[in-house]
Amino acid sequence: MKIAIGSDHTAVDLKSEIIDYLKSLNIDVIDCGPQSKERTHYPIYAHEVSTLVQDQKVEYGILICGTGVGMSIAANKHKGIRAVVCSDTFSAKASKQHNDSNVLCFGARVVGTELAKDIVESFLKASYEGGRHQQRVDMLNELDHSL
Ligand SMILES: O=C[C@H](O)[C@H](O)[C@H](O)COP(=O)(O)O
Repeated sequence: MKIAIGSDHTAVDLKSEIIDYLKSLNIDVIDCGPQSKERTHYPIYAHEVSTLVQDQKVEYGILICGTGVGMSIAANKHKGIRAVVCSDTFSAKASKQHNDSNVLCFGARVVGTELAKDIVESFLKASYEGGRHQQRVDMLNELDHSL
């Protein structure tokens, strides 16, 4: 599995810890930056990661800012991206099972390192269930092309 990850200045340390965690699971990681804690802008990294997911260069994206909110707003502007902000493991798992989420966002000012790792694990272990959810995901995809 391959994952692209990005953050803003608020989450450079947490990004490094999540990269180490992903590598410990033998997951290939593309680090889209930033590498320094100089103040920057989350849409830059949301765009880089979302594009890699759209182009199927990676299976999933992970985006971390102060809250995860700005990252998710930016990522969801990309066709085919279903980005979710999760501060709990249940939502991370359910977002994959029901919404076929492909980008996970969370906030370095909201969750600690260990909870962040659990959120990532719940997201990665869960599978999309299809079935009754497919019509709804199809409707999301239609919105991508009609708005
Ligand atoms: O949704 C936005 C993110 O949480 C940003 O990380 C946050 O707005 C950055 O704030 P500041 O520029 O005050 O560090």
